[in-house]
Amino acid sequence: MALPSTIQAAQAHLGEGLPTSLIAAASQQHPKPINQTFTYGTAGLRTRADILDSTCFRVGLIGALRSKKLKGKTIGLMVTASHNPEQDNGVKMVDPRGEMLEATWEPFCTQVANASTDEELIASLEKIISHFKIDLSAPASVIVGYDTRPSCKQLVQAIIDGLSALGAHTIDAGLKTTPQLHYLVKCINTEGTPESYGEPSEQGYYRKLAAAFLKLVPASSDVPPLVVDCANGVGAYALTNLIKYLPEDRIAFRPMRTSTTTPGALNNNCGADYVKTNQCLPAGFEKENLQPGERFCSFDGDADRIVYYYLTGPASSKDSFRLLDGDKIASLAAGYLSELVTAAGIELELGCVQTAYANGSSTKYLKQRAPVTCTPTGVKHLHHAAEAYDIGVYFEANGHGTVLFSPSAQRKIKEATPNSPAAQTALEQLGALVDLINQTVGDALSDMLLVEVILRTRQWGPAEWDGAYEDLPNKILKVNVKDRFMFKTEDAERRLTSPPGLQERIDELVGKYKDARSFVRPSGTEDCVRVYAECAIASELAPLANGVAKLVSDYAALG
Ligand SMILES: CC(=O)N[C@H]1[C@@H](OP(=O)(O)O)O[C@H](CO)[C@@H](O)[C@@H]1O
Ligand SMILES: [Mg+2]
Repeated sequence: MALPSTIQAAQAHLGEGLPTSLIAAASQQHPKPINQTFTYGTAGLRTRADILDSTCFRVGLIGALRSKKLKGKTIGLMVTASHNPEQDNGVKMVDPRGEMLEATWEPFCTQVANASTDEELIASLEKIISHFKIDLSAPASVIVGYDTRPSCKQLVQAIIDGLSALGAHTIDAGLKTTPQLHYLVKCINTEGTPESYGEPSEQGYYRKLAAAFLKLVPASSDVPPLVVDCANGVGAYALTNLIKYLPEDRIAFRPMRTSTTTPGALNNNCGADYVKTNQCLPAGFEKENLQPGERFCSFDGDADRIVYYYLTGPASSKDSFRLLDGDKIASLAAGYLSELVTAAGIELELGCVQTAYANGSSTKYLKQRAPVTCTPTGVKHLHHAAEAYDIGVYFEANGHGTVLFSPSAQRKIKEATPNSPAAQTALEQLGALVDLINQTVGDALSDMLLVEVILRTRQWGPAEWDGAYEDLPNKILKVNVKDRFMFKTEDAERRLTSPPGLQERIDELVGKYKDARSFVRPSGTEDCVRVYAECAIASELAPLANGVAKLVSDYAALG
């Protein structure tokens, strides 16, 4: 396997119990900061990097146990804080099929991270072992990847110390995007089986994506380069490598914001989150030679999200900016895939999965074409719901998403007998798309190539794509409250059940505006409550959003 380095090839087979003195001795090197509490949430464990050392060491211990529980299947640990500022960091666990950690483990991770003494730490590990009936003599294998943050090196060392204390076989994947690590985990666990997901190496990842893309897109000289804002993060490194596998006459790129070693540059006034939140170009872009109609996209800090955008006029005018977010990508992908399935002459149910943050216009557009499911925020919910369809298209509005082809859909695509040359072409294209799309998790690079394939096939520019539907004006506000957990929701977070009475007040306010919708939920990643609002008339948006935010503050003060 061509992975960078294997830190400890020898498997230490543990006997009956935990090596408690070894763990305690290693733990002394990674003391937990006092008065800090950690939570394993939607994005794993994420906070300021300077207080994360003990947490990373402990996640190493848990990673080893998770792998032992799964009889030595390789699990992944990714060190990143995605779109957060550079001084933050975090760690996420990846399960053997390349998916997020099984949710039942999350509270145990939180407990281990918060144990305040070595005795408590050992006790919390023992709890995991007995709860999940883990055989400690089973082998353990863990692959660790990290993004470009300066704090990663030290935090990865802490993880490795945790893994070593439990004798886990440790693979250092090096600098990786989050989706590359998910890809590697799935490849390692399926290597040599009929379900093999690909070559378990970074080069294998580029080769798989590039080979699929080249099958789908003919040579063309008149498509302008795609301008890519890499958020000054690991996406810059990955894009530079991917480009080596894609001849310029098939697709050309203009990578921007690629300063991965400039202090403070990561995600600073650029990247997918900045562009989506502010609905404007990355800072400084307007000084570049940008043309109306040119295609732009932005990755986030760990390259698992992407948004597109374009200009309808001069870059200096804010009114020229048009966003093509996750909802627009979902609509583009769902439309194209449905047509291919019809052309291929096979029966497959395509469905879409969104969250409450999806623009109402996108939901209306999709519902006219396919079944649509709404789930709570967080990719694990969307991913799970998408598995219910033969082809499940899932995207969060912020650009995190992918397309899943069920095992039976993949079989049908492979084994169908085409009844016409057009059906044969459609089947071949579907087969290539199965390879082009990273089905383990949302992937900025893979999603970017998918969008490019569709635009090229349809001979569309961004304006034609944008023409599918018109977004309703919308806004997300953050409200800081004393206790965000007093806000409880139901119906996929679309309605509040607590504090009592607040939902009725919101309904009353929403009723005053045309085609309006608003909902309130506590953030899973930040200490705030989020207010979403949309309505048909742009000038009514601020009064609606601010009105709901005011209600939230008032009720929070009462509680
Ligand atoms: C409105 C919004 O964009 N929320 C984001 C954000 O979650 P919150 O629970 O809203 O903080 O971070 C999540 C993890 O990255 C992402 O899945 C989600 O879409
Ligand atoms: Mg991310």
